[in-house]
Amino acid sequence: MIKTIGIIGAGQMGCGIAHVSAAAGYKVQLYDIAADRIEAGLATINGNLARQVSSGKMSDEDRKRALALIKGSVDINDLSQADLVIEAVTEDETVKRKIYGQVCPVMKPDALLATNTSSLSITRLASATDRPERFMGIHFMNPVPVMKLVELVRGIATDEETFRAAKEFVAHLDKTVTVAEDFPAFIVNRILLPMINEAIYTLYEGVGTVDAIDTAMKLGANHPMGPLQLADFIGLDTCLSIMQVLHDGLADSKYRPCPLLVKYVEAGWLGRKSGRGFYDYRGDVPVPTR
Ligand SMILES: CC(=O)CC(=O)SCCNC(=O)CCNC(=O)[C@H](O)C(C)(C)COP(=O)(O)OP(=O)(O)OC[C@H]1O[C@@H](n2cnc3c(N)ncnc32)[C@H](O)[C@@H]1OP(=O)(O)O
Ligand SMILES: NC(=O)C1=CN([C@@H]2O[C@H](COP(=O)(O)OP(=O)(O)OC[C@H]3O[C@@H](n4cnc5c(N)ncnc54)[C@H](OP(=O)(O)O)[C@@H]3O)[C@@H](O)[C@H]2O)C=CC1
Repeated sequence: MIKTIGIIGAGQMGCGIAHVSAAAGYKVQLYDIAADRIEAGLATINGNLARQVSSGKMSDEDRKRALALIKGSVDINDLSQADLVIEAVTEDETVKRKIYGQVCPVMKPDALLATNTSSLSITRLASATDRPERFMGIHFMNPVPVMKLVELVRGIATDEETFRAAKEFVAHLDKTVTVAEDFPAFIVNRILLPMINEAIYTLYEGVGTVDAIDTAMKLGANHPMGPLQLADFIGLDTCLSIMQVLHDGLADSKYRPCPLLVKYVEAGWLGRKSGRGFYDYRGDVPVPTR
């Protein structure tokens, strides 16, 4: 029976997962290496819960109850009571493997471990844990409190009991499950990221400006955000990592990351989270950088 959720990484996804888990009544232990990340993360969660209160989706009592269920920590030993640990650190296989080496000895032997990876092989990540049969992908979408979908991905060793528990957990969050096989970037990102990468090529080749490309896709294809705005929202480092996984994993040149995406990441222009990407967010309104 899952009662306590451990979350590794207090970035945008870790905080979103903490938010929806606590709102559904789970106890949440949110871990990050940096204390300021935890502090900022808890403030973001509170802000997003407050938005749900002001739009009438949640009572203020429930906001307070949810917030009280979340404990932040920079000590990995605090994950020892979790029944399910969800890893949501940077999309980098080396970083994730290192974390599994640290968290597995701390976890209860029968606890489940999941990754929120956007693209990496679940089977390969599982091999860096002491519990491949109790390891799988639980892939939330951003922003977690709003998006209804969660992709579930089994590795070669994931057992049925783990899959069933993950499905029940997601249903309890009032989200819809889709099952994807363990192929690079699964379903959503296999389709979405090449579209975003193509939008960046469209910018790189001078076919349109940032504003023209985003307006075209918002008004011409009814997308809620333009592809460059969405890239900034996801994080350009994450977008690049996903394209690299697609390119390496499927060995097809159609997945070649756009050199302009590489350049933005090399500049540290990672999108909304770093204050600048295809838009500059440092003023009152976002301003296109091209
Ligand atoms: C990379 C991966 O591995 C996979 C992925 O996640 S790919 C990315 C998938 N996500 C998308 O494609 C998102 C596309 N964008 C959208 O759907 C919409 O623009 C959006 C839902 C994000 C915002 O919608 P909007 O109508 O412009 O904004 P707005 O009216 O201000 O907000 C609608 C609701 O979203 C919530 N919201 C908006 N941004 C939010 C955020 N960053 N965090 C939490 N909640 C947020 C608001 O609280 C609001 O709910 P309330 O009415 O209860 O307050
Ligand atoms: N962004 C998106 O739209 C989506 C992302 N994902 C996936 O979710 C995961 C997280 O992405 P996202 O939240 O956007 O990324 P962020 O960059 O917002 O957050 C990552 C967090 O992990 C922390 N971190 C890095 N290394 C460690 C470590 N060794 N121990 C503990 N914490 C660590 C980072 O801290 P610091 O900054 O100090 O390094 C940061 O707080 C990735 O796997 C990504 O692919 C899945 C769905 C959607």
